[in-house]
Amino acid sequence: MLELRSITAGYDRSRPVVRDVTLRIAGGEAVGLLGPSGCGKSTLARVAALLHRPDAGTVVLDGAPVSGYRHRATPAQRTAYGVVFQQPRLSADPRLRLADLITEPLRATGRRAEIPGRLAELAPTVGLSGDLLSRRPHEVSDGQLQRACLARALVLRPRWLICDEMTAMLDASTTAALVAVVEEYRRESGAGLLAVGHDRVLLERWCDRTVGWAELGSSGAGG
Ligand SMILES: Nc1ncnc2c1ncn2[C@@H]1O[C@H](COP(=O)(O)OP(=O)(O)OP(=O)(O)O)[C@@H](O)[C@H]1O
Repeated sequence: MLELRSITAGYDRSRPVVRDVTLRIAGGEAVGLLGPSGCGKSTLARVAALLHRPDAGTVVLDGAPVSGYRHRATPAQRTAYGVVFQQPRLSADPRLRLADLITEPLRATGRRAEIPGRLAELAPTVGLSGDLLSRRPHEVSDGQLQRACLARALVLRPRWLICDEMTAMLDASTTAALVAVVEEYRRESGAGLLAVGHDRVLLERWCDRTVGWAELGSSGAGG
């Protein structure tokens, strides 16, 4: 279970963008979070992924309250998550070849021995051929880079996936391919999912349950 309990968060304590929001996702469940641009969905997703410390409230991850965020999160809690953001170019180190980008979490956690095996499994899963794996981000399309970012999110076999507008910049066929990769991973691993977006049709087709921002108990006016 991933529980967000009474979360208040933002960038200025006097004007929180997320106000007293509670959301529970059962193990293995896929929840879609819908809302208009700027309401605070990404901020909440970052709190859920332990990337942003809330001003108030608690994240409880598989029964354990989270006490630290970002680099202060415990390694076990940090690696429980795979996160994919909207803009792959902002979340990919431009110096890294795609193969190194995908396997970077294995290097960061001292699991170098797993690199060849995981790369050989994941590259075809996300539809990246050998030639693309040796290119750097500026040599591939947004869709190809997002495929690599999804592979990176899966490389440590996370129990939770946070997809923040993962497909917003992609065409319909790449969107369908990446959603299928996430769903296949969830079927095989039992991972839970929080998928943030503003495309109701996509989220309702993708997720077990879709919640609207207004239902979360946040005034969420974005300022
Ligand atoms: N790093 C930041 N510093 C200051 N304000 C920010 C920062 N990131 C987001 N905001 C502000 O917080 C509010 C909520 O932003 P957030 O990105 O969480 O919304 P969102 O619902 O995900 O929007 P979108 O769908 O456009 O991504 C917005 O008013 C935004 O301008």
